[in-house]
Amino acid sequence: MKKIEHIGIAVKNLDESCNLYERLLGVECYKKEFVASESVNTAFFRTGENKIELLSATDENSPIAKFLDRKGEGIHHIAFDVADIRVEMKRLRDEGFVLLNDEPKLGADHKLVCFVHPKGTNGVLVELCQEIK
Ligand SMILES: CC[C@@H](C(=O)O)C(=O)SCCNC(=O)CCNC(=O)[C@H](O)C(C)(C)COP(=O)(O)OP(=O)(O)OC[C@H]1O[C@@H](n2cnc3c(N)ncnc32)[C@H](O)[C@@H]1OP(=O)(O)O
Ligand SMILES: [Co+2]
Repeated sequence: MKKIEHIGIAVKNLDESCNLYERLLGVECYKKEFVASESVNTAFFRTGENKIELLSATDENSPIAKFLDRKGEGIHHIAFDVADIRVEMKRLRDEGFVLLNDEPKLGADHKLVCFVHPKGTNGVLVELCQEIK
C-alpha cells in the first residue's frame, strides 16, 4: 500500500457538513459525487497532500445509514492508495483478511475500490483504492 488516499467521515447532512468542513479546513469542497452502488452522496476536500471524503446516506440500506444508526457521525473508514488493486486483494486474502467484495468496484473520484472487513482489522473499515487512468 502506497499511502493513505483518504479518510471517510460519515455525516447526517452533507450540505451542512460541507459548509462546516469548508470553514474548518479553509478550503472549498472540490467535488460532490453520488455513488449509486453504495447509496451515498460524497463531498471531497484536499488539505495539502491529504484528502477527506464526507459521506451521507441516500437510503436506509446504505452502509452509511447503518453506521449512523449504530455509532453516529464520525470516522467511517481509512482508504489506502494501491498500485494494482487485484494484486493487493490477492495478497490480503492470502494473509487471511476478509474482503467485502470479490471484484473491485467503481468508487468515487475515478477509483476502483475494495473493502476489508473491520472485524479483522481491529475495528477499522479499510478501503483499497486504485486510480483509474
Ligand atoms: C463512495 C464510494 C467509496 C469511495 O470511493 O471512497 C466509499 O468510501 S463507500 C463507503 C460506504 N461503503 C461501505 O462501507 C462498503 C463496505 N461496508 C460494508 O460492507 C458494511 O458496512 C460492513 C462493514 C460489512 C458492515 O455491514 P453490516 O454487517 O451489515 O453492518 P452492521 O451495522 O450489522 O455492523 C456489523 C459490525 O460491523 C461494525 N461496523 C460496521 N461498519 C463499520 C465501520 N465503518 N467501521 C468499523 N466497524 C464497523 C459494526 O459496529 C458491527 O460491529 P459489532 O457491533 O461488534 O457487531
Ligand atoms: Co471512501
